[in-house]
Amino acid sequence: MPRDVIADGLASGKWMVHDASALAADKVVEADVVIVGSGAGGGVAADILSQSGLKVVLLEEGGLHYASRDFKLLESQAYPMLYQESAGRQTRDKGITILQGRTVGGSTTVNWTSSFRTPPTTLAFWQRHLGLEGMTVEAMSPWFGKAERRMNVSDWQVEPNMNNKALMTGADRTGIHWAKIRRNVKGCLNLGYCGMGCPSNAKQSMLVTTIPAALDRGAVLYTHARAERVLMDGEQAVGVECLAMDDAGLYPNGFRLTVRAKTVVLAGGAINTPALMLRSRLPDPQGLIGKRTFLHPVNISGAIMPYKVEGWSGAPQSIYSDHHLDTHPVDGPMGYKLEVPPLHPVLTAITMSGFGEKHRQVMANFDRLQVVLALMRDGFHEASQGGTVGLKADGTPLLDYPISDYVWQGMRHSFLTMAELQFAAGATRVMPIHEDVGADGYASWAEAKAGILSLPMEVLRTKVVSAHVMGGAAMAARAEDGVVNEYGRHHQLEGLYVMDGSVFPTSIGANPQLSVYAFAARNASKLAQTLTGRDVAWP
Ligand SMILES: Cc1cc2nc3c(=O)[nH]c(=O)nc-3n(C[C@H](O)[C@H](O)[C@H](O)COP(=O)(O)OP(=O)(O)OC[C@H]3O[C@@H](n4cnc5c(N)ncnc54)[C@H](O)[C@@H]3O)c2cc1C
Repeated sequence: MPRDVIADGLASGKWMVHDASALAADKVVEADVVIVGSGAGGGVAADILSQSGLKVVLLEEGGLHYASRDFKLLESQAYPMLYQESAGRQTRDKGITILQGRTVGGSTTVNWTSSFRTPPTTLAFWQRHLGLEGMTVEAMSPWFGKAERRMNVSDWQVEPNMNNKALMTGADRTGIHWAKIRRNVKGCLNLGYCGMGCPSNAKQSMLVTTIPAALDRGAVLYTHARAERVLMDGEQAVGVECLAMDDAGLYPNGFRLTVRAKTVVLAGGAINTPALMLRSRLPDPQGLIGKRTFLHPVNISGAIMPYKVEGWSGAPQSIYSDHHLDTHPVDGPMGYKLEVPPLHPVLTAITMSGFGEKHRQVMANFDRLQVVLALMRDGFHEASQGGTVGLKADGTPLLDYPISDYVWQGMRHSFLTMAELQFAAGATRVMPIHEDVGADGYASWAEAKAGILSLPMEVLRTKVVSAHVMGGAAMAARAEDGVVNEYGRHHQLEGLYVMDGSVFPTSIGANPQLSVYAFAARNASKLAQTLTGRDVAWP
């Protein structure tokens, strides 16, 4: 078993990790740089800025959990402990359920390890429409390469599990191309429980890579510290004020932690970073904060196979198909990526449609259930403007994401693709996850085709989920078009930077973690150079 870097680091007595839930009085601390959020963006920024010799304070609203000791492969434990809103975050109309991490390491602690570079078509769109001319494939390649080395992104040599294999077989038999997914793991035991926190420290999340490295260099981490607002002095950011949370991370414990720093990096993830900006009443002359938040909205197709699938076991995602991205121009009819999800009983049960007898019948076949996902590439077409982050009465975020007809048409198209593919892979029944589809689903491709073409594609009837949240504080060359510039620097406020998934001006069109790592690395390196006058050799 690999060593537990977090447990060892804490036991060394050298790390400065403080649990704000234990505060019994308000506290003020000083730093060169304060970073809000310890996920993909915050972890990479902390690694690079601490390496450049700056005094870094990292704030995380979730808790710190050791990997191999505390992750018990239990959904009942993982969702409340490791996810925003106990994995039940939803859009305003409750039409989309959103998974995001809320723990040290952020979503990287619970993600499924699929690693893709930002597609060239996405970079080209940003160059064309947002004036981000430096974002060519050639200019970005070194940053992807660095992030891949740091997070050990590599080919996955192990046989795909049966869930992924069905996607591969179905794609072959229906004549669409597929490929293998690269993963950021080292010594992976192929268990299939990535979403509950890796129990063997094999996943190269921020929890075991950048955050321990930053702590070794003297960075300070406060857990259970929810950044409430950015502090400003005129047009200069001067720090962050946090609410100390209780040890479940649910309610403020009554005390405040203030970090005074001339440089503030926001990395709370899309939805939460724009919400913090709104709470802080940051300058926003064009009213862009929170707008154009993207989700890769996902619709789902279940199938009953004549063999055991056991989708809870093995690397969750190892095969994908980009056929319906590559054959759709970015601003043409909605394109989508095909993947499969890990299948665990609680998440599966709450995702399947129906209740009572219908639901019981679906779950009775759990071990033979195969599931394909279609991820819509939102944000490229004028009929796909994404959602808007607002604030609830208590100041916490709420995303309004109306699903346009254009997006619904992409979902209907993908229901057809997934059903055809699943029958081709041997399914005896296919069930698009939709309230109007009966417990038996469809028994043949011909029946499925007729049924899907007449399904009402409507919110709360079609199940829609997401684990990819992007945008809401978009980068653009001109202040008129974006919240931050191409290096994540706020267009109006001095000293304020955004380095997380919220800077993306459209969705990525691929699983976003590697894009977040690469852009955060590029931007944090630039910031380190600006603040210290020296280049950082990272990784
Ligand atoms: C279940 C799941 C599976 C996924 N699988 C994949 C995958 O296989 N491949 C892939 O590429 N992507 C995957 N993703 C998405 C990927 O992990 C995210 O896109 C990426 O981590 C986003 O990085 P980020 O820095 O924007 O935010 P996050 O990594 O989410 O980090 C944000 C952090 O900030 C903290 N925070 C938020 N607000 C505050 C505040 N006010 N004060 C203090 N702290 C705050 C949060 O608690 C969190 O820890 C998955 C996500 C999930 C949830």
